[in-house]
Amino acid sequence: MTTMAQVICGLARRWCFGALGSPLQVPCLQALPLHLGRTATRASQRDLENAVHQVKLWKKDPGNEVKLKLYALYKQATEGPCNLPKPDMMDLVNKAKWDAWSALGSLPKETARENYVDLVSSLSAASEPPSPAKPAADGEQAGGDLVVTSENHITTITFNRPAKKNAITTKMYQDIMLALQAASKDDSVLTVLTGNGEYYCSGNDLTNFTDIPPGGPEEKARTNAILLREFVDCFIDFPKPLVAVVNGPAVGISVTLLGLFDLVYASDRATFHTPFGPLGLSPEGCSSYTFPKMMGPSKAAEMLIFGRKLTAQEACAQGLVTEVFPDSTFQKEVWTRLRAYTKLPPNAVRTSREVMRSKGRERLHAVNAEECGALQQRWLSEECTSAVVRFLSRRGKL
Ligand SMILES: CCCCC/C=C/C(=O)SCCNC(=O)CCNC(=O)[C@H](O)C(C)(C)COP(=O)(O)OP(=O)(O)OC[C@H]1O[C@@H](n2cnc3c(N)ncnc32)[C@H](O)[C@@H]1OP(=O)(O)O
Repeated sequence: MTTMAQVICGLARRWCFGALGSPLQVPCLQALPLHLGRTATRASQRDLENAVHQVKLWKKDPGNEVKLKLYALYKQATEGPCNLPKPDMMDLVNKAKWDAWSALGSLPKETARENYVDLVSSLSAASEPPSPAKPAADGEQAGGDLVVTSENHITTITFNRPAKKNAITTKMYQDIMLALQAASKDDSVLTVLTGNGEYYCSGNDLTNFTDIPPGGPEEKARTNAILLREFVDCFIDFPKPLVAVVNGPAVGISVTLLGLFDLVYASDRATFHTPFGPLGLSPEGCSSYTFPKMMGPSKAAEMLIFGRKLTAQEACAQGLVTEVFPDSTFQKEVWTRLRAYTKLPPNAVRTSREVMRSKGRERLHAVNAEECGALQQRWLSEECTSAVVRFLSRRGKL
């Protein structure tokens, strides 16, 4: 019997999106004949199993909402109503799963089974057989704003908003956290962040600031600070080697976070820019600590206070980048190297990393908390508000 944990883990692999993943391995299901076009009005157990198999063939990530719906219906169909204790609110994935399942109340098992099969049937019509995910060309929007693939023991999280230079939306912060949580438990040895298209990432999506809740800007600044702190904490605590494949220019938080990565490979087209001064902001991603440590206080000040943009070669000379590759051979050389690294004994890799990281972790959490506190104030400042308004109005967004 296939458990839902296995199904979800299968989804995570197939859709390349680990948000609802589980630490369990998925043994490949036997090839099952498909009965999705069933004629009977009630779905049988066999129909359910076939639908589960069909889901594993989906190429496109149907999004968290659908995945949660499928999870909930499957649990209801196989176990009945949810009677598990409510997970802690910080346990994002399990809380979302629990909420979805509990919302089905006392829906009968047979109805849940039927709903699951119908939902898969309607969504399958639009999906194609699987093929290895590869970054889409600029302008294409394959797989949503974030694409997560897991292949050859490498989990890759790709910023996929090329038309917006891969700026990070609020939802993307949340999805990246979920993807990291899943990657920490999957069978990958390395976790890679990269960008689709011309840019690696243009940092925080500045339109995030326009969505003011009923509690006003103070409330917005408070929730942003919480989100940012949780987001950066996920990188501090991530248990496996983190690799940035910087395919093009990087801005803001996509640069500051690099101080928490183990390897940063950059194309010679990449640049590294933290325009906090012009934006009326202050550093985040623990860069106020990692950058001076890595490049010395004055070079760090030039970047973080005065917003000097570095070329890839300069960033490499400062220790922010591990190695720079010609853009024409960048992808080939980097991925060949990463695949070779996955052949190393995984436990030795993890142990070495842990002994290198464990000493500084507590300090990083304290730095993260301090930076988020400072930013919460900055976001409410006139300097920051005017800078965001300038950016948005220049682009006709106000
Ligand atoms: C809650 C967590 C908070 C975390 C704190 C994080 C802080 C940071 O990350 S600070 C850094 C924020 N980022 C920026 O300041 C960059 C802003 N963008 C730019 O300066 C430029 O867009 C560019 C240099 C990245 C690219 O310039 P250019 O080649 O001229 O392209 P366009 O400006 O025309 O951009 C195309 C398209 O993309 C939109 N866009 C680009 N970056 C962002 C962004 N960060 N936020 C929102 N939108 C962005 C731009 O508006 C254009 O959109 P359309 O006009 O609709 O085509």
